[in-house]
Amino acid sequence: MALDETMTMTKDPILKVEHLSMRFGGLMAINDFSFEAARGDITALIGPNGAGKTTVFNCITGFYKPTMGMITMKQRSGKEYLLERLPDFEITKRAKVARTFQNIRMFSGMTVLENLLVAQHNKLMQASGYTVLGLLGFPAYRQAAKDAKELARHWLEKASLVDRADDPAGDLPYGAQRRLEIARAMCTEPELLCLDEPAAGLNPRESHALNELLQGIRTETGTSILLIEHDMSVVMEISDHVVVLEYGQKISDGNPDFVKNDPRVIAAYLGVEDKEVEEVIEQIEEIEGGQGGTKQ
Ligand SMILES: Nc1ncnc2c1ncn2[C@@H]1O[C@H](COP(=O)(O)OP(=O)(O)OP(=O)(O)O)[C@@H](O)[C@H]1O
Repeated sequence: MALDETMTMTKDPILKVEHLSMRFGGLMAINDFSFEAARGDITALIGPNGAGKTTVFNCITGFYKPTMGMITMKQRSGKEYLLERLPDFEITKRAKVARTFQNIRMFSGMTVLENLLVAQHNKLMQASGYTVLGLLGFPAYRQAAKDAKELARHWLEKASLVDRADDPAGDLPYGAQRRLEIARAMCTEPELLCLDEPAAGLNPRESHALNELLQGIRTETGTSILLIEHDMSVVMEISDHVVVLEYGQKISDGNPDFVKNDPRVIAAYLGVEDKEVEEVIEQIEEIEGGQGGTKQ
């Protein structure tokens, strides 16, 4: 495994995945996988089809309980949560991890604005004291409802969806639906936003709008982003840190330049057989005069 030691390990990690393993019957989909995502960074998890990326996401967001390993989420306040021990709704609500899915999931019959308000349901229920006080106009609830609308309006603007606020979400073009999903996740005010293939199916213009939205989220809110992505132009343009999985194991970890020049990554993406990897590495190293990093 190649590790870019220039990636500063002194950065404050928001997420630490340690020795994660996930077995499905006879298949070890993830095998002793560890990585850290730094606070405020955009971290990309990449790898060939079937490498285990979505499985890692599902373990982080509580859809799967890992066979082994520890996943620690450290909030800005210093409070730590062991995600593998929390049910998925607590991961969103308490640990403040939000996610989107490979296949867009939203309330397509509801308007765009309603989708953003529904995302804030937890907060509104809490303000109503989980009683009818909300319906009776309890002041705390009225304030929470006002704040929810403001937050929704904020993310409508950021996602360039203001003009479509009253349209059914299902009527939006594909790229706008992707942005709506992200806006909806941001309405839960996460500290860590996990995006499963946000650029899938987007045309170059939509891809550009997505990049701008994600970079805006990072710079304006400081939210850390973890994304799975196949579109290398998106990964290389916006990521601070890239982790590469192959057959459930980490094969490279570093900044985008380091990873894209890592012979093992090149070999994995070219679909070279395992036994040929070392040969390919030697050949590429000869051509490029060797690569930085540490082989383990
Ligand atoms: N619920 C499950 N039951 C059994 N096997 C599973 C399950 N989920 C994933 N797998 C298997 O685990 C391996 C990793 O799958 P995963 O979907 O995590 O890969 P991926 O890197 O996200 O792939 P892709 O890029 O194609 O989405 C695959 O061999 C897959 O068939």
